[in-house]
Amino acid sequence: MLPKALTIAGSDSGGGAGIQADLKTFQELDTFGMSVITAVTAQNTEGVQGVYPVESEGIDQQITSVMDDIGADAVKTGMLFDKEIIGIVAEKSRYYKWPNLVVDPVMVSTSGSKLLKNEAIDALINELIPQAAIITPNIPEAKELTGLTIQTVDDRKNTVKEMYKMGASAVLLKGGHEKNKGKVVDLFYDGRTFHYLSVPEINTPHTHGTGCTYAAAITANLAKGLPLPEAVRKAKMFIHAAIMHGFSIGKGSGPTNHAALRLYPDTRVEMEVETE
Ligand SMILES: Nc1ncnc2c1ncn2[C@@H]1O[C@H](COP(=O)(O)OP(=O)(O)O)[C@@H](O)[C@H]1O
Ligand SMILES: Cc1ncc(COP(=O)(O)OP(=O)(O)O)c(N)n1
Repeated sequence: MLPKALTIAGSDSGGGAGIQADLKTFQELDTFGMSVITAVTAQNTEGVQGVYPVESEGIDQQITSVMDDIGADAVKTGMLFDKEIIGIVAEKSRYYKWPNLVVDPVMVSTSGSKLLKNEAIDALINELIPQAAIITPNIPEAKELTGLTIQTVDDRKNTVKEMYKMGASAVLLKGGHEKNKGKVVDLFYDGRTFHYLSVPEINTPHTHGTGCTYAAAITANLAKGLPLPEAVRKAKMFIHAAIMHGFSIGKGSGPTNHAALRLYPDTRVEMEVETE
């Protein structure tokens, strides 16, 4: 039987991010993907043209329908949009005792559209993050969550420590928004050790959906029973290959290639991992 992975997120009609990216990633990583849709976005490679939240009862019922019948080995959250939706998901997480909860604190799309209301950030911090096995903020999201500035390596370390105190078992600070000297560095912290995952920067505009795909790959790896650091390391290989083979569709920022490791098995990912 396949391990079961559930995503609770927004739909991206353009297919590069959100629910669509998550399900493609689950499939590529040999897990059975299921979905709870929190909002429908009208979206393409150029940006988000509309956001249409699903009513609370519909979200509540989708989770109940999946969990009471099928269950999940790991659960990921993406776009949650408002505090009411966060409240429902947090309550369900407590009720079903999700052990492998991956919280991607999606706030704003790279194209600049708000995917989480400002007043919902406190609910994310107080209700959902404390239940997470891992949270996966990018740098702007980490600044919003902590109020800290992030410029130096020490700032990154302080920021992950601050986020760790919010109660998740681990924190992954993604570095895609602050590349440095041709390198992109993600910082993973589990309360004891800092792991720096460093890769060469890929010069491409086709990075739509990177955050969703990365968090979905971590979720699939956790569903398969991998320990957290290994789930993250393998997910990083997956997302890096997906960006390397990202492609141009539409007029804007194209999607990553979820099938990259299958279609191009010789892809070499040059990743350095340092621990401290
Ligand atoms: N140009 C790039 N080259 C290599 N890796 C990248 C690039 N852009 C983003 N990444 C990686 O993609 C993942 C998602 O990054 P990031 O852009 O920080 O988050 P988000 O997509 O949530 O905004 C991270 O592992 C980051 O290091
Ligand atoms: C429906 C939906 N959810 C999340 C995102 C954000 O995707 P992400 O992978 O964090 O980054 P960008 O695609 O915005 O670069 C989204 N756009 N839509």
